[in-house]
Amino acid sequence: MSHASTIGAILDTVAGTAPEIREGLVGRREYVEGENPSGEDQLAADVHADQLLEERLLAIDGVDSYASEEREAVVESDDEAADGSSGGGELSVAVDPLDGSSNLKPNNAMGTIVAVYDAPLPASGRDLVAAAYVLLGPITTMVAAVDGSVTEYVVDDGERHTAREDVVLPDDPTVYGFGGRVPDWTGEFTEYAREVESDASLKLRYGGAMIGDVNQVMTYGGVFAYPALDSAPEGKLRLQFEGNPMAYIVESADGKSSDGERSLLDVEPDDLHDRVPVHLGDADLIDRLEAAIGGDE
Ligand SMILES: O=P(O)(O)OC[C@H]1O[C@](O)(COP(=O)(O)O)[C@@H](O)[C@@H]1O
Ligand SMILES: [Mg+2]
Ligand SMILES: [Mg+2]
Repeated sequence: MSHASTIGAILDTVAGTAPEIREGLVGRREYVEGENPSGEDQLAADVHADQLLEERLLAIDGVDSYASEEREAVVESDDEAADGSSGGGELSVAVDPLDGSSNLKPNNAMGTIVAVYDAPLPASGRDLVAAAYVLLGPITTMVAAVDGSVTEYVVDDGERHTAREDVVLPDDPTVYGFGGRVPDWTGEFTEYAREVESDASLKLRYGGAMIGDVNQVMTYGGVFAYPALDSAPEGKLRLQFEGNPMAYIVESADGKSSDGERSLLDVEPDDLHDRVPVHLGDADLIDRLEAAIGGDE
């Protein structure tokens, strides 16, 4: 199977699973026992979405491994495990089954992120060949980056229908959203945030689910950050499942990403569950961010 057809099958599968993930949220708003590998409580909905996506994505020819925020180790496809050899040229998927799942109790937006790497996991962002997110808002949309171009789809009955092609960030940014407790921000980031807040053309849009907050930036232009914190120098978000795929999408839409010094796609991973400070959005706003905090975090 060519990479293009495997990527198409992955996007179809993620879109096709979205209605079941959405319907499965009802009745799965409580925490289960145990924690995910990042030490966070898991909702029954996180576990359910992970199980559905693992089964469906590993069944695709051309996908030889699956990893997720909700499980410790990479899972190999049966074909791969049976002969013990690498299929060669096959793809790895890394998934955040539900991003923003703490929004489930208050019934706010959340969704799924998928990263497709042409390398074993953990992989560099430079090995990404596609990335996408499904946003479970009032309607279901999917934004996918493949071959340097970004498409927004409306997902209806599990089918993706093109809504906007060649999506690029608007020239005149209007929104910003920054995560983490404000007193826990570094001095440099606080200074940058104050500068952004005082820009009369920018207003706060923050909902507590990265994909919802980044989708505001993709739609209206602006900047999203979950920065390094005094108490957590690597921030909160995970490089393989969250930082890299969102950076790939935003950069494909002519925006920029940064860990504070460099593109997120240039951050070398050590561990599958590594965290990284995430800053995404309008190129000029990310340049200003790097000028404000670069090298000092
Ligand atoms: O609620 P907090 O701690 O500010 O964190 C918000 C951030 O955490 C996340 O919910 C982390 O993702 P998960 O829900 O996949 O763990 C992001 O979507 C969001 O940007
Ligand atoms: Mg997440
Ligand atoms: Mg998650």
